[in-house]
Amino acid sequence: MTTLRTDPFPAVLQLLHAAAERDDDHDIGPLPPDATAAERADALAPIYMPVSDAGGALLYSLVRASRPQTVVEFGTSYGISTLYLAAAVRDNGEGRIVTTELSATKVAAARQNFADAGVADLIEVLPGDALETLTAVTGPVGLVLLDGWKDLYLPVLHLLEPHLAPGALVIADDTSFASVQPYLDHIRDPANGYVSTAFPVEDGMEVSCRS
Ligand SMILES: C[S@@+](CC[C@H](N)C(=O)[O-])C[C@H]1O[C@@H](n2cnc3c(N)ncnc32)[C@H](O)[C@@H]1O
Repeated sequence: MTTLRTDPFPAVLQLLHAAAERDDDHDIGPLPPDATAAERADALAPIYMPVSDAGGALLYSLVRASRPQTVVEFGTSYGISTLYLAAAVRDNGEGRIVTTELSATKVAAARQNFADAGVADLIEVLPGDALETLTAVTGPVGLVLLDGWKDLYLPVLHLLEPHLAPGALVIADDTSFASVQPYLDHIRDPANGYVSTAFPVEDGMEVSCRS
Protein backbone atom coordinates (compact mmCIF):
# COMPACT_ATOMS: atom_id res chain seq x y z
CA MET A 1 0.00 0.00 0.00
CA THR A 2 1.46 3.38 -0.99
CA THR A 3 1.05 6.71 0.79
CA LEU A 4 -1.04 7.76 -2.22
CA ARG A 5 -3.69 5.27 -1.06
CA THR A 6 -3.30 5.58 2.72
CA ASP A 7 -5.67 7.83 4.72
CA PRO A 8 -5.80 10.79 5.08
CA PHE A 9 -3.70 11.39 1.94
CA PRO A 10 -6.09 10.40 -0.92
CA ALA A 11 -9.02 12.43 0.40
CA VAL A 12 -6.89 15.59 0.61
CA LEU A 13 -5.51 15.07 -2.90
CA GLN A 14 -9.00 14.38 -4.27
CA LEU A 15 -10.38 17.58 -2.69
CA LEU A 16 -7.55 19.64 -4.21
CA HIS A 17 -8.00 18.13 -7.69
CA ALA A 18 -11.75 18.84 -7.39
CA ALA A 19 -11.07 22.46 -6.43
CA ALA A 20 -8.66 22.78 -9.37
CA GLU A 21 -11.42 21.62 -11.72
CA ARG A 22 -13.02 25.03 -11.05
CA ASP A 23 -9.94 26.97 -12.28
CA ASP A 24 -11.76 28.03 -15.44
CA ASP A 25 -14.62 29.59 -13.44
CA HIS A 26 -12.37 32.46 -12.28
CA ASP A 27 -12.46 35.53 -14.49
CA ILE A 28 -8.99 36.98 -14.02
CA GLY A 29 -8.94 39.29 -17.05
CA PRO A 30 -5.87 40.16 -19.11
CA LEU A 31 -2.61 40.89 -17.31
CA PRO A 32 -0.37 43.71 -18.55
CA PRO A 33 2.39 42.26 -20.77
CA ASP A 34 5.04 43.84 -18.53
CA ALA A 35 3.57 42.39 -15.29
CA THR A 36 6.25 41.15 -12.92
CA ALA A 37 6.32 37.53 -11.70
CA ALA A 38 4.94 38.74 -8.34
CA GLU A 39 2.11 40.71 -9.98
CA ARG A 40 1.16 37.64 -12.04
CA ALA A 41 1.26 35.42 -8.92
CA ASP A 42 -1.02 37.78 -6.96
CA ALA A 43 -3.50 38.12 -9.82
CA LEU A 44 -3.59 34.35 -10.34
CA ALA A 45 -3.71 33.39 -6.62
CA PRO A 46 -7.17 31.75 -6.92
CA ILE A 47 -5.97 29.48 -9.75
CA TYR A 48 -4.47 26.07 -8.93
CA MET A 49 -2.87 25.20 -12.34
CA PRO A 50 -1.84 21.77 -11.02
CA VAL A 51 -0.18 18.79 -12.59
CA SER A 52 -2.70 16.19 -13.73
CA ASP A 53 -3.19 12.88 -11.94
CA ALA A 54 -1.10 11.24 -14.71
CA GLY A 55 1.65 13.84 -14.27
CA GLY A 56 1.55 13.25 -10.53
CA ALA A 57 1.86 9.49 -11.04
CA LEU A 58 4.92 10.11 -13.22
CA LEU A 59 6.46 12.33 -10.52
CA TYR A 60 5.74 9.72 -7.85
CA SER A 61 7.39 7.00 -9.94
CA LEU A 62 10.47 9.08 -10.77
CA VAL A 63 11.03 9.90 -7.10
CA ARG A 64 10.54 6.28 -6.05
CA ALA A 65 12.99 5.06 -8.71
CA SER A 66 15.69 7.69 -8.21
CA ARG A 67 15.49 7.96 -4.39
CA PRO A 68 16.67 11.60 -4.21
CA GLN A 69 17.93 12.95 -0.88
CA THR A 70 16.69 16.42 -1.81
CA VAL A 71 13.84 17.28 -4.17
CA VAL A 72 13.48 20.93 -5.23
CA GLU A 73 10.24 22.27 -6.69
CA PHE A 74 9.79 25.64 -8.37
CA GLY A 75 6.09 26.62 -8.14
CA THR A 76 4.14 25.10 -5.21
CA SER A 77 0.71 26.64 -5.86
CA TYR A 78 -1.73 24.79 -3.54
CA GLY A 79 0.66 21.84 -3.29
CA ILE A 80 -0.83 19.18 -5.57
CA SER A 81 2.45 18.28 -7.31
CA THR A 82 4.29 18.57 -3.98
CA LEU A 83 1.92 15.99 -2.50
CA TYR A 84 2.81 13.42 -5.20
CA LEU A 85 6.51 14.11 -4.58
CA ALA A 86 6.01 13.84 -0.81
CA ALA A 87 4.12 10.54 -1.06
CA ALA A 88 7.10 9.08 -2.91
CA VAL A 89 9.61 10.50 -0.42
CA ARG A 90 7.53 9.00 2.42
CA ASP A 91 7.46 5.61 0.69
CA ASN A 92 11.22 5.78 0.01
CA GLY A 93 11.76 6.22 3.75
CA GLU A 94 14.35 8.95 3.15
CA GLY A 95 14.67 12.37 1.58
CA ARG A 96 13.09 15.83 1.84
CA ILE A 97 11.41 18.39 -0.36
CA VAL A 98 12.11 22.09 -0.71
CA THR A 99 9.43 23.98 -2.61
CA THR A 100 8.98 27.68 -3.29
CA GLU A 101 5.97 29.89 -4.01
CA LEU A 102 5.57 33.60 -4.65
CA SER A 103 1.93 33.99 -3.56
CA ALA A 104 1.56 34.32 0.24
CA THR A 105 -2.07 33.11 -0.02
CA LYS A 106 -0.91 29.92 -1.70
CA VAL A 107 1.98 29.38 0.75
CA ALA A 108 -0.42 29.40 3.70
CA ALA A 109 -2.93 27.12 1.95
CA ALA A 110 -0.24 24.68 0.79
CA ARG A 111 1.21 24.38 4.29
CA GLN A 112 -2.26 23.53 5.62
CA ASN A 113 -2.77 20.97 2.84
CA PHE A 114 0.57 19.29 3.65
CA ALA A 115 -0.42 19.09 7.33
CA ASP A 116 -3.87 17.71 6.45
CA ALA A 117 -2.29 15.04 4.22
CA GLY A 118 0.17 14.04 6.94
CA VAL A 119 3.37 14.91 5.03
CA ALA A 120 4.26 18.37 6.41
CA ASP A 121 7.34 16.92 8.14
CA LEU A 122 8.89 16.16 4.71
CA ILE A 123 8.36 19.58 3.11
CA GLU A 124 10.01 22.95 3.57
CA VAL A 125 8.06 25.75 1.87
CA LEU A 126 10.16 28.79 0.98
CA PRO A 127 7.90 31.84 0.52
CA GLY A 128 9.05 34.33 -2.12
CA ASP A 129 10.70 34.57 -5.51
CA ALA A 130 12.45 31.35 -6.53
CA LEU A 131 15.37 33.34 -7.92
CA GLU A 132 16.06 34.49 -4.34
CA THR A 133 14.69 31.67 -2.16
CA LEU A 134 16.44 28.86 -4.04
CA THR A 135 19.85 30.45 -3.50
CA ALA A 136 19.56 28.90 0.00
CA VAL A 137 19.31 25.35 -1.37
CA THR A 138 22.20 23.04 -0.62
CA GLY A 139 22.97 19.87 -2.51
CA PRO A 140 23.13 17.26 -3.59
CA VAL A 141 19.77 17.80 -5.31
CA GLY A 142 18.56 14.56 -6.87
CA LEU A 143 15.34 15.73 -8.53
CA VAL A 144 14.00 19.11 -9.63
CA LEU A 145 10.44 19.94 -10.71
CA LEU A 146 10.11 23.16 -12.71
CA ASP A 147 6.47 24.33 -12.65
CA GLY A 148 6.53 28.08 -11.93
CA TRP A 149 6.35 30.80 -14.58
CA LYS A 150 7.74 29.32 -17.75
CA ASP A 151 10.18 32.12 -18.66
CA LEU A 152 12.01 31.41 -15.39
CA TYR A 153 12.72 27.70 -16.04
CA LEU A 154 16.17 28.41 -17.49
CA PRO A 155 17.34 30.92 -14.84
CA VAL A 156 16.08 28.62 -12.06
CA LEU A 157 17.89 25.66 -13.64
CA HIS A 158 21.12 27.68 -13.84
CA LEU A 159 20.71 28.62 -10.17
CA LEU A 160 20.37 24.96 -9.12
CA GLU A 161 22.93 23.44 -11.50
CA PRO A 162 25.92 23.70 -9.09
CA HIS A 163 23.93 21.61 -6.59
CA LEU A 164 22.70 18.86 -8.92
CA ALA A 165 23.85 15.35 -8.04
CA PRO A 166 25.35 13.26 -10.85
CA GLY A 167 22.42 11.63 -12.64
CA ALA A 168 19.93 14.11 -11.16
CA LEU A 169 16.53 14.28 -12.86
CA VAL A 170 15.07 17.62 -13.93
CA ILE A 171 11.39 17.59 -14.88
CA ALA A 172 9.78 20.57 -16.58
CA ASP A 173 5.98 20.79 -16.80
CA ASP A 174 3.84 22.42 -19.50
CA THR A 175 6.49 22.09 -22.20
CA SER A 176 3.99 22.76 -25.01
CA PHE A 177 3.93 26.44 -23.93
CA ALA A 178 5.93 28.65 -26.31
CA SER A 179 7.68 30.40 -23.41
CA VAL A 180 9.36 27.09 -22.42
CA GLN A 181 11.23 26.92 -25.77
CA PRO A 182 14.49 28.59 -24.60
CA TYR A 183 14.62 26.07 -21.76
CA LEU A 184 13.99 23.15 -24.14
CA ASP A 185 16.65 24.42 -26.57
CA HIS A 186 19.15 24.47 -23.71
CA ILE A 187 18.32 21.15 -22.07
CA ARG A 188 18.09 19.24 -25.38
CA ASP A 189 21.55 20.36 -26.49
CA PRO A 190 23.87 17.53 -25.36
CA ALA A 191 26.69 20.07 -25.03
CA ASN A 192 24.89 21.42 -21.97
CA GLY A 193 25.21 18.15 -20.06
CA TYR A 194 21.78 16.51 -20.13
CA VAL A 195 20.09 13.53 -21.76
CA SER A 196 16.57 14.78 -22.33
CA THR A 197 13.29 13.43 -23.63
CA ALA A 198 9.74 14.70 -24.02
CA PHE A 199 7.08 12.80 -22.06
CA PRO A 200 3.52 13.04 -23.41
CA VAL A 201 1.61 13.87 -20.22
CA GLU A 202 -1.15 16.51 -20.50
CA ASP A 203 0.60 19.77 -21.61
CA GLY A 204 3.91 17.94 -21.92
CA MET A 205 6.67 17.14 -19.44
CA GLU A 206 10.37 17.12 -20.30
CA VAL A 207 12.39 14.58 -18.34
CA SER A 208 16.12 15.35 -18.34
CA CYS A 209 18.98 13.51 -16.69
CA ARG A 210 22.18 15.33 -15.68
CA SER A 211 24.85 13.40 -17.57
C1 LIG B 1 1.58 26.10 -12.55
S1 LIG B 1 1.51 26.70 -10.91
C2 LIG B 1 2.25 25.40 -9.97
C3 LIG B 1 1.36 24.22 -9.84
C4 LIG B 1 1.87 23.20 -8.84
N1 LIG B 1 3.21 22.76 -9.15
C5 LIG B 1 0.92 22.02 -8.82
O1 LIG B 1 1.08 21.09 -9.63
O2 LIG B 1 -0.01 22.04 -8.01
C6 LIG B 1 2.82 27.89 -10.93
C7 LIG B 1 3.06 28.53 -9.58
O3 LIG B 1 4.36 29.13 -9.61
C8 LIG B 1 4.32 30.29 -8.80
N2 LIG B 1 5.45 31.14 -9.20
C9 LIG B 1 5.60 31.78 -10.37
N3 LIG B 1 6.76 32.45 -10.41
C10 LIG B 1 7.37 32.23 -9.23
C11 LIG B 1 8.60 32.65 -8.68
N4 LIG B 1 9.42 33.47 -9.33
N5 LIG B 1 8.94 32.19 -7.46
C12 LIG B 1 8.11 31.36 -6.77
N6 LIG B 1 6.91 30.94 -7.24
C13 LIG B 1 6.54 31.37 -8.46
C14 LIG B 1 2.96 30.90 -9.13
O4 LIG B 1 2.52 31.79 -8.13
C15 LIG B 1 2.08 29.66 -9.26
O5 LIG B 1 1.42 29.37 -8.06
